[in-house]
Amino acid sequence: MVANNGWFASLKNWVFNVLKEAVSYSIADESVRIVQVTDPHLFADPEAQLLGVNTSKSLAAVLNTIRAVNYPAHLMLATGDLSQDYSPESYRHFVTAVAPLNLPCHYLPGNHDDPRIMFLHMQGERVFGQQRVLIGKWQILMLDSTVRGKPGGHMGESQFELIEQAVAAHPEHHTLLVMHHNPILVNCAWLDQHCMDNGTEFLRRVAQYPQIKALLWGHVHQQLDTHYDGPHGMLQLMATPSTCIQFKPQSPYFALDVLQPGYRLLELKADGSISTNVYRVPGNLFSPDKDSSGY
Ligand SMILES: Nc1ncnc2c1ncn2[C@@H]1O[C@@H]2COP(=O)(O)O[C@H]2[C@H]1O
Ligand SMILES: [Fe+2]
Repeated sequence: MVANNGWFASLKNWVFNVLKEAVSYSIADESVRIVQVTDPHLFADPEAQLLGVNTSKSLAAVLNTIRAVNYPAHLMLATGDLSQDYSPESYRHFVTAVAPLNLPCHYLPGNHDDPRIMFLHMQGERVFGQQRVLIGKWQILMLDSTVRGKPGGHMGESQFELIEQAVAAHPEHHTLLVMHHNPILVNCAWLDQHCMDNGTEFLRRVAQYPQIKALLWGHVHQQLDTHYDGPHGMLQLMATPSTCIQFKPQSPYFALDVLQPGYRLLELKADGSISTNVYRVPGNLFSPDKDSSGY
């Protein structure tokens, strides 16, 4: 028993240290270009639907749209809820689906993910669960805002420590913080009960670092582009539509939107500013069950 515990503790320690290691890229361009996909909610069964949308097909449609625009991206970021059923197959499906884009893919967990199953099955030559990415003049921190067994989020002290250490290690880099949960409310009461519960404190603390320029998340299945006024200037705040069902903005009760699945492109510039846009799958192929009251 004791030996087992020792073995398990060392394995956990090893995984934790691997996750803390930085992945570095050297690029010739001044700007860093990123594709973000979020909340695909995949199942083991590729025919399965979430509220009337086949999530495997909607992810494929988003990825086809991305390929068609030929955006010269350096990286893909996948910001959680990759699975809807916690299955190993759902994670393997995600890796297979994004492979043709031929981009390194950095992922973090959402409330519908099991971080251990995710880490074990998100295997690919260019698929990374590491929390720190150095690229061009930027540092990207992939934070874990999940709370085991809960739909809402919390930013734990270990994540604040990671930010502190990463910024101290590369004070000359601009920093982008990436996470699953929203640190600000989106004005949908039913959804805001599942926000990052210490979001106000999180924003106040991260705004103390002049290096931190922007925050990017998923979870809310809708677009949001706003900012936070900090002591060192404006922090850009960005939420991105899901690659499957969309939540209706400003709705107090659970309601789905008719908008199509989407994704976000970002250009992180050498001066610390960011240009970004959300795009959606063209047409009207995906229509969720409008009468559903949740999942
Ligand atoms: N009707 C509902 N009321 C409150 N929460 C819900 C409802 N339906 C789903 N949820 C949860 O709210 C979460 C918001 O986005 P997620 O994709 O994390 O998954 C959703 C569910 O876990
Ligand atoms: Fe989600």
